Amino acid sequence: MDVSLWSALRVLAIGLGIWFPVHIVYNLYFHPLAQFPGPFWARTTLFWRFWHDLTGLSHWTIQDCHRKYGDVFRVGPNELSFASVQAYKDIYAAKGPRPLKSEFYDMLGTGFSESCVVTERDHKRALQKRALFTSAMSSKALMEQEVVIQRCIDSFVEKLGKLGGGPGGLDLTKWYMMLSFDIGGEMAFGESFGCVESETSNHWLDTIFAHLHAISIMDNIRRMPLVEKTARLIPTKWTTGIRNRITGFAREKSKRRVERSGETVDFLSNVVEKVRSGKISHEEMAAHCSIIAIASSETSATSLATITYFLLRSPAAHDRLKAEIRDQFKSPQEIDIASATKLPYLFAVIEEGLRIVPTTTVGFLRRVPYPGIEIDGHFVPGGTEVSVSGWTTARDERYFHDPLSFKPERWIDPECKDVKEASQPFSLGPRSCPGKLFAYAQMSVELAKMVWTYDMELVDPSLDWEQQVRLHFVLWKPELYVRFTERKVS
Ligand code: HEM
Repeated sequence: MDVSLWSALRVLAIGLGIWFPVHIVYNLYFHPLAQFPGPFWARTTLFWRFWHDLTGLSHWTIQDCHRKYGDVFRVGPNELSFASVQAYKDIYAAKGPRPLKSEFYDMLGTGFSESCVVTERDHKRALQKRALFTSAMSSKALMEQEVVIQRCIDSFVEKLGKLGGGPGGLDLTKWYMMLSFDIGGEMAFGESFGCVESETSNHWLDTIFAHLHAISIMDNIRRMPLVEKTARLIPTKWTTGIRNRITGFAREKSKRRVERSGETVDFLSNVVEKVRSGKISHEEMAAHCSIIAIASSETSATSLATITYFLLRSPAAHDRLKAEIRDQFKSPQEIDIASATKLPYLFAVIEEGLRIVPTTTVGFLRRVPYPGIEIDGHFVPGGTEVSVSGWTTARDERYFHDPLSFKPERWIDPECKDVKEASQPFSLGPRSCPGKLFAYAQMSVELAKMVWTYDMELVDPSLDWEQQVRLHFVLWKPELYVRFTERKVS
């Protein structure tokens, strides 16, 4: 080996040999978060966090740590995980100085030169961007969007019977995703992806999951400046292929949406007007379209898959839901958003599914403003990254009796003492989900039409959903094969 290279490596090794123990001692005893508990390697290095993220099982580990250390522990040298109702309020909905979205959201928006409604971190600018969608996500707009939603759902329900009637059934994990992306495409780009019609997934949809997985890895790397700088030396053509495919596709589709004449009622109607009048750039619109197509689809599809799994594993709940829906409607054509969203037991089933395996299991990262704020009774210094573990909180027996059992009744029984605000599938505060109304509407109509039309059963009753889902920013789900038998209506 070249002598100068050998010397450089020796200097590097000696440097690291000195730096590493100093770094550990500093993080353990002198760091502003030194008084918070946590696993040794989490308090001292970023490796603990990175490793558990890679396994896809970090939600379980974080839950175990909360059991051991209490409602707050150190996930990384400069990061805290909380698991309490009060922490939800203090982090996401505080009245005074409030933590803002952390740099994680820059990664989420990577590839676009403009921020969008989800990735904008500045509070004032974020509110302006949210305002662009207020009317498009109102209950009035929902009624105008209903024709499109119903058309997509009807063709989906028809396919279930046609393709899922045999002994092998149909994989609902895949089919819910295809339906949700078709609806998301209609609402974000003004045109469906045509997945249900063609009975195949779309390449954009497939690419997005690989991209989100990569983002959850990059989110760890961005915390290690040396590794990040080294990673930047890798030629971009090797690292940005997937990202460019996603952004390029969104730019092309949103351009088509602006050029298309005629009235399309979707989430972007207001934004399209502003692009046409030059008040918003094409780039910003593409960023909005891309994220809304994902935010509105993946979440609903994952929620529906979880709800269906638990419903089909709970015969009493399934029977009660069938009775409610079949007594209420004489035909599936009678089922619409207004009537489906009024069914109490259906609502309870959805709420319980959203609680037991929260779709948004990942803790949404926020950065504490300087000089610091109080969170759940603890002073947390400015600059700390914080989040609430939705998985831990929604499955905590201090808040829910028998938390690991699927019990929709808890949501409608007036005697039930459960602390319902410990389940926050849509988050809370000014950056909570603006699509909640739409999500309930879509999920209610889909489930009502399926339950009205078919008797459903799991092809593999031994499937263990909770154990098989993996967390890589979004939940990666196992296949969910369900058999559909059209019910005889006398
Ligand atoms: C079951 C379905 C859904 C769930 C569980 C869900 C959950 C959430 C959660 C937890 C957040 C906050 C994330 C964060 O802090 O980073 C969020 C934000 C958001 N959601 Fe949803 N969502 C769902 C459906 C939808 C739908 C249908 C739409 C579109 C109509 C939508 C649009 C958005 C947008 C634009 C944001 C960003 C808001 C902001 O940052 O100010 N979501 N969602």
